[in-house]
Amino acid sequence: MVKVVVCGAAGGIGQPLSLLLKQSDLITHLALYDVVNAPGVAADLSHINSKSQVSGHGKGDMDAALKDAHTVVIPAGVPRKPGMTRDDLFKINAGIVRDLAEGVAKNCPGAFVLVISNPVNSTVPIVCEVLKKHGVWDPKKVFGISTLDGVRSSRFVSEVKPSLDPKSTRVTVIGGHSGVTIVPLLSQIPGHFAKNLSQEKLDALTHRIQYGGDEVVKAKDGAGSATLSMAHAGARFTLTLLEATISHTAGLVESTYVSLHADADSTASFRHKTGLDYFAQDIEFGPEGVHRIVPLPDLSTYEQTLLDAAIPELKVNIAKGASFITDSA
Ligand SMILES: NC(=O)C1=CN([C@@H]2O[C@H](COP(=O)(O)OP(=O)(O)OC[C@H]3O[C@@H](n4cnc5c(N)ncnc54)[C@H](O)[C@@H]3O)[C@@H](O)[C@H]2O)C=CC1
Ligand SMILES: O=C([O-])CC(=O)C(=O)O
Repeated sequence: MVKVVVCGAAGGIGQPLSLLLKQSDLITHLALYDVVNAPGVAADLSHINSKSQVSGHGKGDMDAALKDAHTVVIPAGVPRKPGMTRDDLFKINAGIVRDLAEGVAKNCPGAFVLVISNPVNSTVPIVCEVLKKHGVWDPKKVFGISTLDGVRSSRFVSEVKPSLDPKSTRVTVIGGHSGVTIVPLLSQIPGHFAKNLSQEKLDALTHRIQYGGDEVVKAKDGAGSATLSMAHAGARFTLTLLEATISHTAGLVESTYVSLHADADSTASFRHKTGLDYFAQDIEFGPEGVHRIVPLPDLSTYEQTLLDAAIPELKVNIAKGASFITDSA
């Protein structure tokens, strides 16, 4: 049985994400959990003629939803309104994510946990600290989904240079998932893409990638943040993980925000140099989750400056998430 659980399944991301996951034959049981409307969304999706059985779980039914899950995807929580930062969501979302992680520790301690809820830079350390507290943490199995940064990068790069196909132009995005912590490695795009841009164009493109989320928040004007593009990104990430862990497809790579202890040896000097325990970087998937963290390529001087600016904010975000659990122990 391959049971995938979506927590927050009736929300703006949860519904289209669940729809995309319903298309996959790798999933045999799709469990939808939300504090509102989950049974209705589940009944609707359950009529689609694909392989998976669908179950809906409302408030008070979290344990049954999570029981024996292979993978748990978490888009539960509140989204931003104009004028807010992702960190402003911490107050509400930290507790929601903590409680779901407690549920994972109790009901499916070996599951892969994929965190979408913001602020991702802090919510991933929250999940890890909860699992650590219960003695069931495997750093190779907890991921912050920062895939949307790469999805946007591919699209925005193709708008600057239309001969680049947005589907096949992969952009590695390192750092974290908010503002200055989002560091796109445009120098890695073949054909000297970045070198051929003026500094002004490079600045504008980098800024657009770092603040792509704000573009959507502003356009939705109080009605939330990215949901459809996020569902696309979340489904892509989840299905890639399933390809690696169930079908054992080798060599699959995505940028994602993980504990650097997922590959402690290869990241030792980076951790020592930066003082960071969590970081978004390309990882190669394996049956165990993180097979390896791909070493950072040589950064351009510009990218090194962006990374230097990201590190202090990342440190604050990580400490805030981790201490939310450790200080209350
Ligand atoms: N990682 C990323 O790149 C992105 C992350 N996000 C984040 O995803 C989160 C969700 O965004 P939307 O779907 O737009 O919000 P939404 O408000 O439309 O949906 C959230 C859902 O979570 C549910 N929920 C709340 N508390 C819950 C709990 N304790 N257990 C289970 N479900 C619960 C709500 O009932 C609601 O259905 C936000 O924190 C947002 O900032 C959004 C876009 C991109
Ligand atoms: O901007 C937001 O609040 C939602 C998000 O993380 C994104 O769209 O990248």
